[in-house]
Amino acid sequence: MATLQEQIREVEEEIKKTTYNKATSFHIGRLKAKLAKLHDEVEKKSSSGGTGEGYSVKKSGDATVTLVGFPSVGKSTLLNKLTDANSEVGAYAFTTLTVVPGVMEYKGAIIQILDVPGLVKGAASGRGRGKEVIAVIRSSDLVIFLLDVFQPTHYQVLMEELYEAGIRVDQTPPDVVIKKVDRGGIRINSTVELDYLDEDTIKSIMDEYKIHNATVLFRENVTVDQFIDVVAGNRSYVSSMIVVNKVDLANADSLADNKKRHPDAVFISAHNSQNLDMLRDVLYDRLGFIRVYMKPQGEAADLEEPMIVLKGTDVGQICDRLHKDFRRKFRFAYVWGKSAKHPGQRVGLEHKLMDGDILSVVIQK
Ligand SMILES: Nc1nc2c(ncn2[C@@H]2O[C@H](COP(=O)(O)OP(=O)(O)OP(=O)(O)O)[C@@H](O)[C@H]2O)c(=O)[nH]1
Ligand SMILES: [K+]
Ligand SMILES: [Mg+2]
Repeated sequence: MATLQEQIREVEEEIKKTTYNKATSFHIGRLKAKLAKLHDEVEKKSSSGGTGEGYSVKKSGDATVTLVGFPSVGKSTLLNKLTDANSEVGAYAFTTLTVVPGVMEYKGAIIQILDVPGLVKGAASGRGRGKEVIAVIRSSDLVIFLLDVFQPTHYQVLMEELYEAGIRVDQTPPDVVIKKVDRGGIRINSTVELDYLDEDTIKSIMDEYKIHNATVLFRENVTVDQFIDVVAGNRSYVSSMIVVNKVDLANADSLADNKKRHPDAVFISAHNSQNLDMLRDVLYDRLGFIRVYMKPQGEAADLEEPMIVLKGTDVGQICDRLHKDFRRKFRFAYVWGKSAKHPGQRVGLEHKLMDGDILSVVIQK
């Protein structure tokens, strides 16, 4: 029996060999689905093997950010500068062996920042502390890719490792809904023109995941890879930003090279505290906080102290923050503001809130 890695190489070869055209598109779709499944298997194996010990960090604050980078790029040095934490710094790789949390308060938001061990090539299949680090990334809201100014190409490696582990960076979850049913085969509905998928391709991908009876609703013109993500169903979506560290050591050439590769990056020296104000600012904006004002039933809204939450937060997530039983006891909610179709609209748990909304949650007594 071929190992998972051998099977992966085989399928990759076959995808490369197959010329893309209308007649082969469903075949390629199936191969890509097969490949995605193999990667998932590798990931599953690596997260259940090894020491089996996951890191346990309790999420806290209004958002969780993880510092991701190769060993010794300066993650711990940066954590210590941005937060109250005191993470060990050393001139040797893998100084940090566990998760070290810190808290940064900025413009009224409480941001949890996590320092983790360095990531290296092969992390997704369990190399180094890869599997534990990836689990931490999966549950964060944003990752800071921290690059050494002399290693700008490490960015690509980090992105590939995260992709293989099923983490989608700076993508929104595709707007496609699959509902499994008992019979009737695969029924496809779409509100948009599909440029990358035809019926045969859709069916062959679902067949690979052993889904034979379902309705599929497309509300977005997704690619084959995005559709596989929906069918696989276990992807995590996080946003990111790039920070280039150790600029105090760089010469003009290496700075120019970095700026060309990563035009949106923030350039800092963690060691010399250079440009950290800019970093805090960009990080805050990138997280995209909104304010939601709570109105207890039968009382006036509290317009003094809004809840600070991330853009895209829904009513259910607010309930979770209010009380551990609120989601279970939830009946409905009323919302006023930008997200409401009309003032006092009655909404459910999935309703997404917008900046400045007023929310009143009604629960079972
Ligand atoms: N010149 C310079 N050195 C830095 C800077 N930031 C960190 N260093 C040095 O780089 C080395 C590694 O720093 P760490 O903070 O331990 O790096 P790390 O990414 O946490 O490393 P691991 O935990 O081993 O993955 C230390 O010797 C730091 O003093 C910087 O901005 N400029
Ligand atoms: K180090
Ligand atoms: Mg460290």
